[in-house]
Amino acid sequence: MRPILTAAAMRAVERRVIDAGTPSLELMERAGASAAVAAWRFGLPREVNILCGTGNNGGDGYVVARHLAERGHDVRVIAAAPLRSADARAMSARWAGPVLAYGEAKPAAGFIDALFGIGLDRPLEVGDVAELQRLGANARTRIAIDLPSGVGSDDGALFGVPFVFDLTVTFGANKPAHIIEPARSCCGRVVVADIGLGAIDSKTRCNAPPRLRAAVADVHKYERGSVIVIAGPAGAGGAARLAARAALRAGAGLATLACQPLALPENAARLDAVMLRVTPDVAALARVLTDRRIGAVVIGPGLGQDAAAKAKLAAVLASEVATVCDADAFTLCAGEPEALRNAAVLTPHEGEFVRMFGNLPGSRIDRALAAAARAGTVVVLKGPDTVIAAPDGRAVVNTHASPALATAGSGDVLAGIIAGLLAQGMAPFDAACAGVWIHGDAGLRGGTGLIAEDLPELLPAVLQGLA
Ligand SMILES: NC(=O)C1=CN([C@@H]2O[C@H](COP(=O)(O)OP(=O)(O)OC[C@H]3O[C@@H](n4cnc5c(N)ncnc54)[C@H](O)[C@@H]3O)[C@@H](O)[C@H]2O)[C@@H](O)CC1
Ligand SMILES: [K+]
Repeated sequence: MRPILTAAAMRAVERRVIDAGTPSLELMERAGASAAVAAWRFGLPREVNILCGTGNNGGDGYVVARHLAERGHDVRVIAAAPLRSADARAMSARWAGPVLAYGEAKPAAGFIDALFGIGLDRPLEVGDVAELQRLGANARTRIAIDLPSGVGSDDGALFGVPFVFDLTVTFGANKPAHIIEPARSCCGRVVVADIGLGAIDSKTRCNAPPRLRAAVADVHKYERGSVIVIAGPAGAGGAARLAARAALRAGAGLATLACQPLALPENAARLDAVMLRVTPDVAALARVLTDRRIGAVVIGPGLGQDAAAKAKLAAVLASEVATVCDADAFTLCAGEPEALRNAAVLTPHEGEFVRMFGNLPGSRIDRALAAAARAGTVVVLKGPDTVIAAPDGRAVVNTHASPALATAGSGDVLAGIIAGLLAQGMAPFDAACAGVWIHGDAGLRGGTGLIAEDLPELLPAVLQGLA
């Protein structure tokens, strides 16, 4: 999985490489040269304006200018002044082409933004926004060096970005702003250029296609894992049924819906491969959960929010079985996430997350990590940029997904997929990362018009694509 680095972590990597003998000017040269190649490959128009800031991002811009001019582009630098970085001053001295002040350059078809990178720590000033707007708003191709000026590198917040870029060329590793919203949507295509920083370690990474265990020829259904989904009252079983079907499709050998007697007719009429188990009371449910062949439980989808639901949740959490909590489980434990400490994975969306953990500070990554540490369990903060966080400080961000997944029941399917993987023996963090990727891939395959019922049916193609 590709690393994601905060600005501080990026500076630490850079410092290590410089201390090991590579001059910072050489790193800037490599950064600018690789950005120029990426821009050229992208089909940058011949006439280009490059807006250069006063720090090292601006320094990169002067290198880009020189390399593009060598490739035959007609380049003008528009310079913020005075240059505050020694490396940027050195690179500006090597640029022999035109340098204009704000307001002097005519807009051109190509625009490169080298105003601010990871150093931006406050909103853009009015004059900077105006010049970005004047030169970039109507350019045909807009390219950002490292980051679009005006995005917060660590939290993906917007500090006045005036438009969306076509391409962002970054160095060594992605920054959170390339991955998390709303900044991600301003970056356009993101290219990570290798500037010789060596292997980069990070506890925060981008999600990747999971490696699943190959099927064994003589496996028994129980060895493929058994999942129980706890259903709610009669008339509200759809969410639990979706989760159970998804668990089966994700490879569990068995999936069973545990329901009250009154909900039996409804569920029996709608289920075939998924089995039904009537649990008249909490004691009966607790007995079912002592079956050692059960590998995972899903509780929350369509569970309800009454005393009976609360008692079921307590019984599940008191059992030894790996549990995925979703939906109503969070309402039942609003403000007290410690109550879910025995769960394996929590899958809240933004609203449920806030109900559970309150308004935590920082980026989505920071918030998911703080929540995982507090709850002592894996937290999946769902969204277009789902964050999977573990109590030990690991975080994975998934962008392999489709807006089509924002549909009723989609989260129930995700909970079922993760339970299906847990039941097959995956560790909670791995099952959550894999489940989110698989769910995202199904969403991409389904596309426009997708409804939650389609998702389990798309899983065979997703899983076969991973084999
Ligand atoms: N870290 C690395 O490994 C490398 C970094 N390089 C470049 O260096 C950049 C970082 O350079 P800097 O640290 O000089 O930072 P920037 O060039 O991003 O910003 C310059 C300075 O502007 C000031 N500033 C912040 N927000 C402002 C605002 N809204 N209005 C006015 N001034 C503001 C800050 O003092 C900041 O340090 C990276 O984004 C990248 O482009 C590359 O040259 C090569 C390698
Ligand atoms: K920039």
